[in-house]
Amino acid sequence: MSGNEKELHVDSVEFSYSSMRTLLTGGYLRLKVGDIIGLLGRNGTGKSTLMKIVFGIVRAHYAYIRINGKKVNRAFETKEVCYLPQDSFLPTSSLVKHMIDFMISDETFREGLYENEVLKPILKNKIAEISGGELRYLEILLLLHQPATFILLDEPFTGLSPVLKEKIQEHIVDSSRRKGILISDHDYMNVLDISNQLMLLENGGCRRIEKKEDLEMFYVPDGTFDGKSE
Ligand SMILES: Nc1ncnc2c1ncn2[C@@H]1O[C@H](COP(=O)(O)OP(=O)(O)OP(=O)(O)O)[C@@H](O)[C@H]1O
Repeated sequence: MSGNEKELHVDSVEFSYSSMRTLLTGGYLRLKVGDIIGLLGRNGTGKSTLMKIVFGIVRAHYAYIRINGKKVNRAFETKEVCYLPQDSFLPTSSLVKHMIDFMISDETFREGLYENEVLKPILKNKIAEISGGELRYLEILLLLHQPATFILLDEPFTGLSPVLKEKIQEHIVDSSRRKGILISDHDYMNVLDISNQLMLLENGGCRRIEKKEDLEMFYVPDGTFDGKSE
């Protein structure tokens, strides 16, 4: 199967945490190479939970998940999907360089990260010693350089300065030539800047948003995009 035909298809996701009302009732998603899908929704609507279900670390009561046409139960086992959780996942006592060596098997990518202008000065630092923004930047680059085709990014821009935010946006757009990327972020403008599709999670289901102005009907205050259409 060529890269461009690969697809992550998620449908009919039903889920509730034991203590609460039904959270997801029919979550839906279709992610292909070239897609950058912005997943928006109010706090607590279940965006992180949906990503965890898709990745396979939270088990849904029901979920139809297919990767490249094959039904899967735990997507992470296929190595076709990577997931950036909201909280840091790197061991704090490891050196930045060791993490690059451990996670990146492609030599060209590894050399590229050694020479990266943000990472080069901190290669010999421990993860515990770098700033929150540098850590987020490192984690995202490590994931974008994985061979997996589908990348799920939960709050990638948290803690990033405007400069690092812009660099990450460029890396995401560049990676989308070879990958399909799903992004959720509280600052929807960061997501709108680079997404080529938008999904809104509300009332347990995913609503496709055709153009950002339609978000004013469901998600952002009226007039948010007045005078801002390109
Ligand atoms: N492990 C858990 N056990 C019980 N309830 C949980 C658990 N994780 C999340 N929840 C609840 O499920 C709901 C959805 O949480 P989730 O983090 O998926 O939402 P979200 O849309 O990503 O929110 P936010 O935008 O605030 O990050 C929230 O009400 C949250 O409190």
